[in-house]
Amino acid sequence: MHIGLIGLGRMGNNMRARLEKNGIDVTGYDTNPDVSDVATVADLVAALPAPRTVWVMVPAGEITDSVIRELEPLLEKGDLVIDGGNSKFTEDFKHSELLAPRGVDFMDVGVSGGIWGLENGYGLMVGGSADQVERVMPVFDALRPEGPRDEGFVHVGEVGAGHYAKMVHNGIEYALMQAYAEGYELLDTRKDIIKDVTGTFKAWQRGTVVRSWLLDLLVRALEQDPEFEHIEGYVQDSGEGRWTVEEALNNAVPVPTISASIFARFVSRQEDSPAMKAVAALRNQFGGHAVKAVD
Ligand SMILES: NC(=O)c1ccc[n+]([C@@H]2O[C@H](COP(=O)([O-])OP(=O)(O)OC[C@H]3O[C@@H](n4cnc5c(N)ncnc54)[C@H](O)[C@@H]3O)[C@@H](O)[C@H]2O)c1
Ligand SMILES: O=C(O)[C@H](O)[C@@H](O)[C@H](O)[C@H](O)COP(=O)(O)O
Repeated sequence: MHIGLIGLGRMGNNMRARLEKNGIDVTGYDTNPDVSDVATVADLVAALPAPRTVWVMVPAGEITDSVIRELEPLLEKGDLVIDGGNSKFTEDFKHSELLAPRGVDFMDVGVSGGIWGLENGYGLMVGGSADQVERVMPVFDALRPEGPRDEGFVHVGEVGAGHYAKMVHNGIEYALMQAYAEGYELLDTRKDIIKDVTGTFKAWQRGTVVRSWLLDLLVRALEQDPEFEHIEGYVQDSGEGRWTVEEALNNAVPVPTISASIFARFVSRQEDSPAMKAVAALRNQFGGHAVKAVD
């Protein structure tokens, strides 16, 4: 099988390598000519056998949207566009409708595994028609981890379902990371009792209830920088956590832990908290309680 891949960054470049290693031919396009196989999107489309499969792996939002809009007039009936980026699931309905009049199919794939996917394989959550899923199964098999297919791949439902599943996956990811991080701070705060913080997490890697890949990665990070001296406590987010909470609100589903973890990231970006200034001021107003003055 031969597919096109647009976006050869941290994800796409490794995915190309894993696909090629597993027998899938890939023509890649990236705006960065150093990594691109062809000069334009049109060249990429021209290089592919019909029916064409083009996997888009660029930053979610405007860039993904512009790439799919650029592809639309170049493709033909029977071709397939796959969005493998972390797009909001509502974008999928829009893109599917954009391509449908030309008879071009659309599929959304939530991809997990980050920069480790080349080695470990990628967890895949797919939204789209059963016919197209079957047609591109060799691509999914090449990307997913070795082992039983249903432990690294799922056809979740129709268009949108793959990215919906990835959104929830990432909401869970936020909350799990936050729980490990809060545990880290508590252990680190009582170094008078806990003589080996890294060693404690390391020991949890086998046998315990809380062992996981995120725990393994935390141990790896602690071994590189035991006190996190070289990293600021400033955490970005690319949208998935917000969308998870948005969905929860729209459907009256309680997600207190996931919500707390996204708000913790917002707090991490504040030098000082306007809200806590207001709380301190109010305590002072009603009870005469002392405030800490700005130097
Ligand atoms: N990094 C991760 O851990 C991870 C994991 C799963 C999914 N994702 C998702 O995968 C997508 C790609 O992520 P990444 O980490 O590889 O990003 P990246 O920033 O490392 O790479 C993006 C690539 O897209 C290229 N690009 C930008 N605009 C383009 C355009 N108009 N046409 C062609 N190429 C263009 C860039 O030059 C770059 O090489 C994103 O949607 C991201 O959310 C990332
Ligand atoms: O499953 C994965 O491989 C990760 O979830 C991956 O998709 C990525 O690292 C997120 O984009 C980070 O998301 P935030 O920027 O929102 O933390």
